[in-house]
Amino acid sequence: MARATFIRAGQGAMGAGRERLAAAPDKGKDGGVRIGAVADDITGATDLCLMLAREGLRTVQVMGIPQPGTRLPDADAVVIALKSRSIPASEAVGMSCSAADALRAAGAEQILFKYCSTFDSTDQGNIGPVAAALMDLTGCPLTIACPAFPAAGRTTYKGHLFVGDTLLSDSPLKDHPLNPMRDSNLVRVLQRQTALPIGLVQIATIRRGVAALREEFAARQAAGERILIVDTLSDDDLRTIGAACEDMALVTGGSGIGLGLAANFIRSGKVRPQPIARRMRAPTGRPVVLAGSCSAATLGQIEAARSAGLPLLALDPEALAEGRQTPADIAAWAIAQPADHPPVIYSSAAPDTLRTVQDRLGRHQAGSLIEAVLAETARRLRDAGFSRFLIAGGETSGAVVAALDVTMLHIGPEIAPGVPWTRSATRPELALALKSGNFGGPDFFLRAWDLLEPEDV
Ligand SMILES: Nc1ncnc2c1ncn2[C@@H]1O[C@H](COP(=O)(O)OP(=O)(O)OP(=O)(O)O)[C@@H](O)[C@H]1O
Ligand SMILES: O=C(O)[C@@H](O)C(=O)CO
Repeated sequence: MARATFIRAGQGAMGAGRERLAAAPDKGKDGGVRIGAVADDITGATDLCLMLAREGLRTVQVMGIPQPGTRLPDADAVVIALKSRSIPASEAVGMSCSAADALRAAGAEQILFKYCSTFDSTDQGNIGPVAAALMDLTGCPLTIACPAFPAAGRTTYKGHLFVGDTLLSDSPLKDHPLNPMRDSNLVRVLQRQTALPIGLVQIATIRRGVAALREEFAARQAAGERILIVDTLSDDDLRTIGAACEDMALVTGGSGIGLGLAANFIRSGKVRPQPIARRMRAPTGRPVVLAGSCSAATLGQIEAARSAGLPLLALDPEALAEGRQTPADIAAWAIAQPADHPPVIYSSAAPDTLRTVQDRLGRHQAGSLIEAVLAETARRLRDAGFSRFLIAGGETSGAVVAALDVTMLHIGPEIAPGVPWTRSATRPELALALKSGNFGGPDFFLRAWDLLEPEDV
């Protein structure tokens, strides 16, 4: 199997300061990386890992672009988690291409670019520019954009993205702190991000089956279209789309399409499916919840924790900015709580409060400040013996996991669709649940712990 022995992880625009690795994918042999995924945030990566692991693939999550000389783990699927969703497009392109280079050098047969099931992005990117650069890198003339995750209520119909019964543009995502989604027409959204011609494949074509869909792809390619939004209403649609994409060097989408792609490798016999764990042994130590997501789901989970009597501490962004509330104070508060109740530390705020804070501190400045405070608090808590972390929000998780020096995650049991428990592969061992902002039911902060077993059982 080809192995990564040298990787330059340039951060600039495609081609600038980067050296391409030309290692050809090592197709067809036993073992080796089958699916190599580049995820634009850390909870999205974990979501995808769970999907691939549920389908039976031995899956590992790697944090950030591997250092030169790093050997990627031996697994059926390796998902590299970046924090590239809300950074300048040129930087996201450079990072994503470096990650894809590392995966291809490790033999990955197919590259999957994973972004949010709610297509989180702005007119500047980063989905369009990254997809275009990865198409170039993999020599892929036509790819799909399939954000749908029906199990979590994200579906696409006539090119419009729905969150449950609501159009994306009417959903709480319209008030997202970093990338408010105010247009549900994905053809329009993606076309604003790239010069590549965007097309739409409607549900009727998907339902005609794999062979018909492949013919449609060929016809669209001949007509000059380069990225196709694919309607998706169910897991069966994901399986049809996945099968039709079997030979695509690059696929883009949410975790849902991982289901269809994983099935290809099992059907071909290249992967022998493994069952996913139902429970996970967790290192001894105290639990804590750190929430930086302002999603409706997270706000509901905080209220459920309040009603259940968990100790709660709200962060005050202005006090943080002025140094009146510090990570040392916050960690001291958590340490002083009863050891058998997970304290909940949150910055999460409703849209009106959020807007007031952003007007005063700036949208990205406020976000970065809160992420930094939660990250430093987490580091202090780990040093004080906390070992079970439940973190809400993708950007937040990225900042916290970096501060905890976690570089690789093994995937454990599913807590809710899109959210597994994970265990760090580095010491000290930590149990981490990285929750996408919008995922999980109201009792998530209360029940997630039930899947953990003490180390010495
Ligand atoms: N009270 C607040 N005021 C301003 N910004 C905030 C506040 N609370 C959180 N934020 C910022 O909002 C952003 C939330 O993004 P994050 O990715 O963590 O959550 P999310 O978008 O809901 O989750 P996901 O990306 O998994 O869907 C972070 O940058 C966070 O620091
Ligand atoms: O696809 C999703 O909704 C999540 O995996 C995610 O990316 C949240 O940040």
